[in-house]
Amino acid sequence: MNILEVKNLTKQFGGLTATSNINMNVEKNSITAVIGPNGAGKTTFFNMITAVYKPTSGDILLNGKSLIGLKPHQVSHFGITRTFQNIRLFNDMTVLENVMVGMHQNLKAHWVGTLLQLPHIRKMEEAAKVDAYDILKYVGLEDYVNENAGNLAYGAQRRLEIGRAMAAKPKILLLDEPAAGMNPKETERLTNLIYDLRSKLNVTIILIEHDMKLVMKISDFIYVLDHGELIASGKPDEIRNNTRVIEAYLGKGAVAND
Ligand SMILES: Nc1ncnc2c1ncn2[C@@H]1O[C@H](COP(=O)(O)OP(=O)(O)OP(=O)(O)O)[C@@H](O)[C@H]1O
Repeated sequence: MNILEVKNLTKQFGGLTATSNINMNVEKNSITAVIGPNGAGKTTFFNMITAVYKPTSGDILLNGKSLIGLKPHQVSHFGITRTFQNIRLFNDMTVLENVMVGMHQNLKAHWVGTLLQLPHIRKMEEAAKVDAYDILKYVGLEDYVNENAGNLAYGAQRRLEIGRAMAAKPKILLLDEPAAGMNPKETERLTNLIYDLRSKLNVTIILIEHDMKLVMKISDFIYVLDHGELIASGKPDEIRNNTRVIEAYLGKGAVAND
């Protein structure tokens, strides 16, 4: 069953077509990768799914319902959250607080109640803390709960970003280059985490990634963009051996083999 359907999605910036008539089907509970050279339109595609950009034309359906016209916070409320290419943590807040920020949409606390420290609000905040702690255990940061996010090692900061995105309890998690800048050990840990999110927490994952070893290892399905066009789609083995993909991307320095 498809959780997300993208139909003829086009985005133009003035005279530049960043994505052109993209069609995609993302199966529920799958790991789907979107790959392609720099400037191919991958981040623009994520920005349209999360309503940061309004498509010039085309449609995006979540469980059959169009997301077009919604605001970013509404898309998040319907179950799609993301991480960004560049780390965007609150460095001076603790690890726990960073995750709790990601929960805000699920916390219905009114500011008056918060100011007055009403007992039911306090209870809700305590429960949120417990949830946040569980998430931190999941991403392997339970020993750093009270550490400032800015003091974490690079790989740990990236995992915290994923934890914060998970705090919104998404149906679909979009990861924009999660392995960028990671060393092999950090990448391996990230790979296992992405696997677990899918298989244990039933989240559908869509990731943009240049690390082809990771992509080929964990993806169920891969879409390839080049100059805004969808040039191929298929299972990892099909993509690895696709002549057009090799010419446009894999042959130009991307590492496709283990
Ligand atoms: N806000 C914008 N205004 C104008 N042009 C834009 C804007 N955002 C993206 N573009 C252009 O759209 C094209 C696609 O960019 P995009 O960032 O989506 O590519 P990408 O595949 O994510 O690249 P990378 O792998 O380098 O992140 C590029 O030519 C880019 O310059």
